[in-house]
Amino acid sequence: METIDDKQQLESGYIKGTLNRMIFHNESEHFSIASVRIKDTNEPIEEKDVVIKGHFSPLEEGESYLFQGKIEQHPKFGQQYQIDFYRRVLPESKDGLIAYLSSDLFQGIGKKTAEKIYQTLGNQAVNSILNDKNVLDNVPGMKKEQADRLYHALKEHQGFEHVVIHVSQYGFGLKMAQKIYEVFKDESLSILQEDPYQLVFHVEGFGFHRADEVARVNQVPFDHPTRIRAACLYILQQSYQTGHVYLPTRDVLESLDRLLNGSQQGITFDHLSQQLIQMGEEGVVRIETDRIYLPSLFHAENGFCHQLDRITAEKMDADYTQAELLKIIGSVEEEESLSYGQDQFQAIEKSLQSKVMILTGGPGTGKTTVIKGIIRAYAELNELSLNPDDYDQDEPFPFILTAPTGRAAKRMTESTGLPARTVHRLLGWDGKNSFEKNQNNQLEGKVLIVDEFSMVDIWLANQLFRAIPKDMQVLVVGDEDQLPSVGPGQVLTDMLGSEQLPYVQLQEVYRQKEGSRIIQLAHEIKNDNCTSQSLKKERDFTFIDAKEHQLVDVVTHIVKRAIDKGIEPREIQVLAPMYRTQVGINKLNEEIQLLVNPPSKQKRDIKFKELVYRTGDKVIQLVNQPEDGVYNGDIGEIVAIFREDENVDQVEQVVIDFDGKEVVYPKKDLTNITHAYCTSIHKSQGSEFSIVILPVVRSYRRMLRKNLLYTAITRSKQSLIICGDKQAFLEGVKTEDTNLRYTQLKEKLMENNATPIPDEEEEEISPYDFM
Ligand SMILES: Nc1ncnc2c1ncn2[C@@H]1O[C@H](COP(=O)(O)OP(=O)(O)OP(=O)(O)O)[C@@H](O)[C@H]1O
Repeated sequence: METIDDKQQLESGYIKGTLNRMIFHNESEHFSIASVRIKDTNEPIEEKDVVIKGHFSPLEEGESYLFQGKIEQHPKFGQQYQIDFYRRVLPESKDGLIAYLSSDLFQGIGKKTAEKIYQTLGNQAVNSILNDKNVLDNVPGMKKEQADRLYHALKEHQGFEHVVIHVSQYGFGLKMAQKIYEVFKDESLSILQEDPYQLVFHVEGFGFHRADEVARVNQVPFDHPTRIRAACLYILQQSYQTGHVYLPTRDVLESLDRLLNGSQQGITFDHLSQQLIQMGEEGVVRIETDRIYLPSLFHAENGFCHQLDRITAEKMDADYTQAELLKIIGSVEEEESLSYGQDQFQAIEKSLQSKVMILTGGPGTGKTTVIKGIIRAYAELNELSLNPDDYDQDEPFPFILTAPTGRAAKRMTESTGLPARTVHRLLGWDGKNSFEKNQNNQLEGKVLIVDEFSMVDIWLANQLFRAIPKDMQVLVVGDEDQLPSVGPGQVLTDMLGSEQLPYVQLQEVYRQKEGSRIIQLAHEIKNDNCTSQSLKKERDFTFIDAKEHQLVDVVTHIVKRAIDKGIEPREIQVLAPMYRTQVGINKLNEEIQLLVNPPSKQKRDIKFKELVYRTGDKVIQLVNQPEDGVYNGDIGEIVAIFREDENVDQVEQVVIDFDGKEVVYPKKDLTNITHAYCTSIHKSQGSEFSIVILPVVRSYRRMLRKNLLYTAITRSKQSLIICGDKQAFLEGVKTEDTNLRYTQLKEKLMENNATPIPDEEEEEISPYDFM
């Protein structure tokens, strides 16, 4: 009873056999290992039994299956079969089929009925029923109820395998088949055939273009409503990845037209608009005048305005007199042995009197000094101890210090001597879609200080502010000249632009007095007066002229020299704006690795995709992994590599040390990291390094912008080396970032007219629904 599918399968390598036993199954990864007794194979396997492994659900012992894949040699366990397709082998003879249908698997079907089914539907009976249950109407004497029960039992029994067979026609692997089946079960195939666009909404990793391909095969009409919806979702998702919170209706319609209407097909603007309106009515998107939002972003933007309103509407508990403030700030100055500048003094004073205040300033203007001053002054005014050990669960420590990245939080701890955490950790993010802290379970404490706020996107801002109790004082600290957040919005810029909240901009540079060219250069860039004079060599700054073809050599040699001088590799950071050019991040990483951590007999390595990871390599985390306490942008070092036969999980593993915390990565999770000898400037936000090496050449021109270069150079603490083309640098720092972000936050704050969000609705939308 071979089907066309079988013939196709059998042209390549296959094993037919009976399952002896399941050896291992990992639920979340859909990964299994099993032992199979071979009945028939065209593979060069001598043994009677073979171990198979791959992405499949637990199979039934004693049942027959067809597997397709390839032989692999495991260093410890020997020969194994890595499968990329399998299906149950249906009984192949009349007797086998009758025995199968009349078995205990199918209640209410006796031998006689099974025979009738065979007589009516032939040896393709099972496939025919699964394709269309109405064929059972032709079986004489078959009752409707009986037919229904048989159909459902068969589906349950065969469903997944049936889906796998058909899904493989579209070129998807087992893992995608499993994901589709998990969501749609029995309906998987009919949905793929009739409305594959639904997968875009419900199956992670299934994009619009893939759905379009499946739809073309199945001749789904080009103006199918779900196609328009999926395209709209796709366009909005693409837009938030470039920082937009919403898109103007016209932009959405034009993008839809481009995406859906290829060269000839004609879905009219009118039809598209009708669909958009309907999506708005159903809440699939949110429409606000001429703006179209993903629901989660709509909730975040409006929700954040309401949260700010809620917190600022509450009157302050304490009302300090001017004399009291003067006295206390004066005594803090004495304790700290410094005299605050006028704007610093004002910042401390204003912050103590405000529910929410914004403090901004470039490097070395004293933001950290002011934070420390506020904490001390607040503690003295309220007679609070600054020793966290004096507090417990009933009376928690009154100061909450937080920042969006692990490194920035660590710096806060170092500079204040007080505990600080990342915002995600503070809010108890579960790594998927929920936060332990929210409006029903708010933060406990009296003063919240959030540093590096320019990096906070609108989702996280809303989530954080929901968790702030109304009587807490909030200080938002950031540098508005840095790059905006990677995620959607420009919350700090919009809050400042609205002029609705008290803020102090620190102008005077203090660190400059210690003779820092880096800080001066930063301020010259900020104030648009950077010239070739600004690039003259000084103690902490060098510009090395280098042509494009010399650049990789020059950069690697500077790194090598620094290491030879005894500087820790993790304190030397090369920053570049692009990945894939001849002088891009990938190439620089490759060359620097070769120079500072070359292959050696003493060091193990592991190949993953195009990269080789080696013990001693400096690596960067690319995603948040809260279950292990590592976050996007954290930098670590590979301290060990284990082979499959050296650990209980029997997979290759890499151990990475992040500032004393060791995290184990099974090989497949190496997608979460990359080399970090050179990182992107975007990824370096929130971090500082002793030495920054910044290549700047003409071929980066598309990326060279004032805020990008400003962010890069302000990452260096002791020494900055720029190499490349002076003219490209000077042009770059004069080029404003014109990549406008669509956000309505500033206007909503100014006009105080954010759309109300019912509490229960807000609960339903996870900020990470669409990430
Ligand atoms: N009023 C002051 N008098 C003397 N020194 C000061 C004063 N304010 C700040 N400084 C010193 O200037 C240096 C920079 O200050 P601080 O670290 O607070 O700035 P920052 O804005 O946080 O800088 P960055 O953003 O670069 O970390 C520190 O060494 C600090 O002690």
